[in-house]
Amino acid sequence: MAPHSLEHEDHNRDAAFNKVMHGTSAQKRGGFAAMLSKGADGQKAAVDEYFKHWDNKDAKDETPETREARRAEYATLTRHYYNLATDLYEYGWGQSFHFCRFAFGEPFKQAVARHEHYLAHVMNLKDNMKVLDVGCGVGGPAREIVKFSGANVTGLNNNDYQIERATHYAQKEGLSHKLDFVKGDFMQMAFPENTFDAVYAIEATVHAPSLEGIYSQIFRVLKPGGVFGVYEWLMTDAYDNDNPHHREIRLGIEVGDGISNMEKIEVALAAMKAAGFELEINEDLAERDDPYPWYWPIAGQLKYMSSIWDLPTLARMTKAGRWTAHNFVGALEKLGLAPRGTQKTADSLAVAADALVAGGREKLFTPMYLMVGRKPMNA
Ligand SMILES: CC(C)=CCC[C@@H](C)[C@H]1CC[C@H]2C3=C(CC[C@]12C)[C@@]1(C)CC[C@H](O)C[C@@H]1CC3
Repeated sequence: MAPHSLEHEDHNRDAAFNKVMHGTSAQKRGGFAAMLSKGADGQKAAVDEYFKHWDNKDAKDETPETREARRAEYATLTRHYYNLATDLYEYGWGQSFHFCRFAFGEPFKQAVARHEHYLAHVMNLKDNMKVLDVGCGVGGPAREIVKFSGANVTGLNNNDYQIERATHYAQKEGLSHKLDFVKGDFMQMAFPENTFDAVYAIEATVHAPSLEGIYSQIFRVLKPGGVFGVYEWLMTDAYDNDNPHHREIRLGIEVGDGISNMEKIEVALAAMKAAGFELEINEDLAERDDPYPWYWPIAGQLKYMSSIWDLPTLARMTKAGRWTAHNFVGALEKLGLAPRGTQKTADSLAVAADALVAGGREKLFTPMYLMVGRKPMNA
C-alpha cells in the first residue's frame, strides 16, 4: 500500500472543540449522565464529520478511493468517533474499552482485568518501568496495569475528552503519581526516541492508517532491548476482500468502531518486521480452547453469565438492551434532553456489535491477535 500522509495536528483547535462539545461533562459520574450534558453544536459537528465517511457508502460499492479517503483523515475520524462513542462505551461496557477471553465461572470485570494482566505478564512489566499505553481510552487498562505490575504508565490519546475522563479517574483512585495522560497523534509522537522501557497497545492501533507507520513510531520511542506488546484487531487469513459478505462484515466493524482501514493478520506480521521488531510471540488468542467465545456479551448470550451482579451491564449489550437504548435516547433527543445524533451513534454501535459477532462466529475477524516484539539492543 502506498505511504500515506499524516494529518496536521492542532491541539488548540481540538481543545476548543472539546469545550464546545463536552463542556464539563468529563466530571460526570457515569457515561449516561455525561451523554446528556453535551453541547448541541459540538455534537452536530462531530456527527457530520464522522458520518460523512460512511453514509451512503455500501460494502458492495466500495472502492480503494473510499478507503483511502478515510485513511487520509484517520485522526479526525477517530477523534470524532470517540467524541460520540465514549459515553456509550462507559454506559454499556465499562472503562476498559476492549474484549477479552472468558474462563468458566469468571465474572465479566474479572475477565477484562485478566486480559490486561496477561499482556503485562507476557511483556514482563515490573515495578517502576517507564511504560507507554498507546491509545489509552479513559485509562481503565492503564490503571489496572499500574496496580498489577507497579510500572509507571503514560497514556497517549488523540481525544481530549477521553484524556479528561482518564485523568479524573486516576485522581479519584489515587494513582496520579504513577499515571499521566498526554494528548497526541500516535502516528507522529512527540516523545524523543529511546524513551520507554516498554510500550503496549490494547485494541487501539487498529485506528492507525498504516500498521507499519504506527509500529515504526513505537519502535522509535522504545529503548533498545525494550518490549512492545499488542492486542491487535485484524481480519484473519479466511477473510476474502472479494467476497461481498466478508466485506460487509469488515465495513460494519469499521463504521461502528471508528476504524479507517482494517488489515489482515499477514499485514500486521509484515509491519512488525518492517518496523524492526524481533517477534517473540504471535498468536490469535481467539483460537484458544475457551469455554465461551470472546463475543458472547455483545451476542447477548446471557446463559454464559456467571455472576448475577453482571446482569445490569450485560443486559445493555443484548439486542433488547440496544433496542431499549435506541428508543430511550430517541425519546430524549425529541424532548431536547439528549443532543441530536445520540441515537444515530447508538445505532451505529449496534451495527458494529452485529458485525463483530458475525466476524467472530465466522472466524473472519479477531480482536485479540497477540504480538510481542523486542527492539534489538543494537538498534
Ligand atoms: C473500537 C475498538 C478498537 C475497541 C472497542 C471494543 C469494545 C469495547 C466496543 C466494540 C463495540 C462496542 C459496543 C458497546 C460497548 C463497547 C463495545 C463493546 C455497546 C454495548 C454500548 C451500549 C450500546 O447500547 C450497545 C453497544 C454495542 C457495541
